[in-house]
Amino acid sequence: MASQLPRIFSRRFCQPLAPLLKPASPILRNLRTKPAGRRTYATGESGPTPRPGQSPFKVWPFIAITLAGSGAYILMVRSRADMAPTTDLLKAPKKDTPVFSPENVTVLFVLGGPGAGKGTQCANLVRDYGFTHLSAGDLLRAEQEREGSEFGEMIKEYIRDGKIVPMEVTVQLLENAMTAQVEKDKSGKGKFLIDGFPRKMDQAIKFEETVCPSKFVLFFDCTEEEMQKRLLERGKTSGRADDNAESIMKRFKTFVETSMPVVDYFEKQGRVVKVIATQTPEAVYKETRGKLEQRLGKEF
Ligand SMILES: Nc1ncnc2c1ncn2[C@@H]1O[C@H](COP(=O)(O)OP(=O)(O)OP(=O)(O)O)[C@@H](O)[C@H]1O
Ligand SMILES: O=c1ccn([C@@H]2O[C@H](COP(=O)(O)O)[C@@H](O)[C@H]2O)c(=O)[nH]1
Repeated sequence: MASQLPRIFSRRFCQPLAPLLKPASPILRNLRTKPAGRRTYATGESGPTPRPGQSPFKVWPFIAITLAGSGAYILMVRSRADMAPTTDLLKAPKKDTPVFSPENVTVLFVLGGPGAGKGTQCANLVRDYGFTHLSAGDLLRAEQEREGSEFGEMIKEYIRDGKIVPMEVTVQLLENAMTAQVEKDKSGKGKFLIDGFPRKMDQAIKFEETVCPSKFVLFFDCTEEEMQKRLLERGKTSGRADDNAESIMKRFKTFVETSMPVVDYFEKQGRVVKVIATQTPEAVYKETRGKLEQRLGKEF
């Protein structure tokens, strides 16, 4: 099956992605059973004529086959008692350690509501501190546009409705992008701003367990009123399918219900650096730098 999935899902995410495949997938199509054809004899004859009072169907062979089949099935199930249940086939194999060690790779998650100014501030940090900026939304949009992507249509719908794309897709896209960057850097090290991620608890846990533990969350705190104003303004030129009033409302709802619990989770662990994002871009950046230097030291 791995060979039939897109290249981005080369490794351990192949199995959990199976349920995401649309029914039209050739993989699933091949598994559909053919409709039972009407059976005829090779000669075209319809078989011996039953005598009067005799049923045209012989039931005993069917009963015998059913009993034998049931018995074989019970034996098979018993012999599998100590094996993993078949549903486990859909779960990712558990990984013992993340792909990247936090000693070599620094990850800062960047969160905030839609339009809080995450991308704007990440660009400043890239310029001044040499971070690599990976926006989960950008990676998803690129995957959506990639020719032949099995997930293009699904991603499109999720983004338009402001919903969170199933984590396997996003985590794998991030891992791929990080790997490419770390391999490019001769030192084997990396400094990443992971923007707009994790937006859901399952993503946070999966990423830290399998890709890399993050140092903390840089959280841009902004009012809905201000974010809505910014997004509607951006929507005039961005060409984004979700920068319209209807999608913006859905994105706000998802943010409050699904993404804020992630911020609260990291907050409880003392792993959130909060910046007031309603100010001018310059003032937001000044506060960001100050708080990051405090947390990471001047040389971060
Ligand atoms: N502090 C600010 N004050 C006013 N406008 C801002 C500020 N920061 C960013 N903007 C503008 O608001 C819009 C959204 O900013 P940005 O794209 O950085 O937000 P974002 O949090 O990355 O959004 P999304 O989550 O939708 O990707 C942009 O048009 C940007 O120029
Ligand atoms: O982890 C993620 C991140 C994003 N999405 C989807 O993408 C859009 C746009 O994200 P931006 O950060 O605003 O560019 C978001 O509304 C989600 O639909 C996601 O599913 N998972």
